[in-house]
Amino acid sequence: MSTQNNNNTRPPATLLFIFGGSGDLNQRKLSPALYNLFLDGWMPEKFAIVGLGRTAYSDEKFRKHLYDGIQEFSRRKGEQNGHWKEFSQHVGYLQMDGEDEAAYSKIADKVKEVEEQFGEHPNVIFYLAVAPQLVPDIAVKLGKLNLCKDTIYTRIVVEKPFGHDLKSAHELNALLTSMFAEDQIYRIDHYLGKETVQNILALRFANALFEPIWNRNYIDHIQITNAETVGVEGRGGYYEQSGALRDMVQNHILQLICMIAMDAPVNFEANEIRNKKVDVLNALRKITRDEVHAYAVRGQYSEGWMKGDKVKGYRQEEKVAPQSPTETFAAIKFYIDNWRWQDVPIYVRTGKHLHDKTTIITVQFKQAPHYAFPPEAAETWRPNRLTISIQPKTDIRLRFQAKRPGQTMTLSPVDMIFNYEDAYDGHEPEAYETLLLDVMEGNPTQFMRADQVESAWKVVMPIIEAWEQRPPVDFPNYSPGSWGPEDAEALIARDGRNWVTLPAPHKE
Ligand SMILES: NC(=O)C1=CN([C@@H]2O[C@H](COP(=O)(O)OP(=O)(O)OC[C@H]3O[C@@H](n4cnc5c(N)ncnc54)[C@H](OP(=O)(O)O)[C@@H]3O)[C@@H](O)[C@H]2O)C=CC1
Ligand SMILES: O=C1O[C@H](COP(=O)(O)O)[C@@H](O)[C@H](O)[C@H]1O
Repeated sequence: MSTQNNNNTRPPATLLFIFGGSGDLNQRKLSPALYNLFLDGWMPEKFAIVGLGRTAYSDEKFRKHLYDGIQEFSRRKGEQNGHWKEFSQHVGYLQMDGEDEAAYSKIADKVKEVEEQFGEHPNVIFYLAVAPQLVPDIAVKLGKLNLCKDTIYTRIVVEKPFGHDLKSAHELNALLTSMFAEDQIYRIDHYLGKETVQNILALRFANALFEPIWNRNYIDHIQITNAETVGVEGRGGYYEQSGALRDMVQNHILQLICMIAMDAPVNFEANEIRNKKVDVLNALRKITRDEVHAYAVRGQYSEGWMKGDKVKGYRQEEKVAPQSPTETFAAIKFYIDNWRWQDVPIYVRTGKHLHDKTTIITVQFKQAPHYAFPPEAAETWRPNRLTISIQPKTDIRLRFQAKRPGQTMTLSPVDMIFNYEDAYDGHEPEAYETLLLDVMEGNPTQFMRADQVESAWKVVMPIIEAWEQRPPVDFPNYSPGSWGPEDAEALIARDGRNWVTLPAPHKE
């Protein structure tokens, strides 16, 4: 698959300010993404990128810092025949404290300077890659700049987590929308930029095959496993305030559920897609605090071994309290109370230091209604299953029954596999490439609208509150390298089902 821009359309002239320019996200994800867009011919003809932060960097030192990030984290490294040199000429740094209102005049000056250099007014994008506590303050100060009132040219990108709970998310929305029009606000969830996630819409709505059976009449249950092998990796300060529910479920996992469960959009307009997704969020059953134990399981990793290496327990991680109640694992059974999905459970689990790095969505169909084959074939008679591997594997597998070659009617389950690597040449773009390009082009389809974020918080709030009310008594309760606590197995086993792990091809 080619990431090259072959159709010669580029976003309009752009000036991108990155608050948190000196931070991890910019070095690891944003700058590599911008450089890849540049290499592939997607950056605007005229663009400037300005990193902001309190750290004292010269332009040169800042570029070197980004270059190091590209060397370490990007899918394409280094100079690339002089392209880095060319790209880096578009990059600069402004040392400023985001809390110092007077310093914002530097931004206004920079806009004027770039405007003169470009000979036109560029789109001005403020990317807030800073800790969530800083976002309101920076947004208010930006909002006071005249240029932010320009709803056509100016946009603000807000990283996750968006708020800490429903109340703070609501307040942040109120604040942002008092400064900016909704169209100017891009609430980012990087899962929505993943190719394999975007492909769910293509799979479901560009094919006539699946939609007629995509409902409670044919689907037994759905499950999502989002497992990471990494621990909190020095992010203890952030993670202590977050935990798996806020870090992964409230945003990424609920968005995956939306993609899998939404109704067909009438068109591909941003608000149409968002409306269909918000319908799913609003229909997700709000369990009461007292019911939480029956629907949700939490876990925290102990010290142990991961593939031969000794790893710390969560409570021994930097900036983590010795008796921390923070969950590094969550498994939840959701229901969507609507016509399409009534009584179809959606099991999700996510966690750190698990057995494998994998995100897969499994759609388990019901057994065929009548079995007409010889009794001996019944043992291998399996219902159909569609497995969408989001990462790191990128494929879709449809399991169905086949007749095993031979003189007897013996059934065996086989997989029909669509694999990105085999189907397309080259690399797929990283999520941040896709989403940054969307922001520059002014396409908010894959970004969260205010009501979507709040609806998502409403779904997880009872669980958050119940867990805060009743601190865990058994933490740590799973070993690194496992699939999480035993209770997570019980959550699904109680319903006579089991978690699907890696979709290994069926070979008999
Ligand atoms: N890192 C990642 O992979 C991901 C991060 N995110 C989100 O991105 C955001 C940033 O995360 P991350 O980059 O990891 O965090 P870091 O701690 O690495 O970076 C924080 C940035 O904020 C800047 N900053 C802090 N205080 C001020 C201030 N008063 N004025 C101006 N700048 C300030 C720091 O710059 P300086 O110290 O120079 O002032 C630094 O550049 C968070 O919301 C996080 O949740 C989301 C997904 C993934
Ligand atoms: O947003 C986050 O996502 C990462 C996982 O992202 P992925 O693209 O590698 O699946 C997670 O590690 C992090 O804790 C969380 O903040």
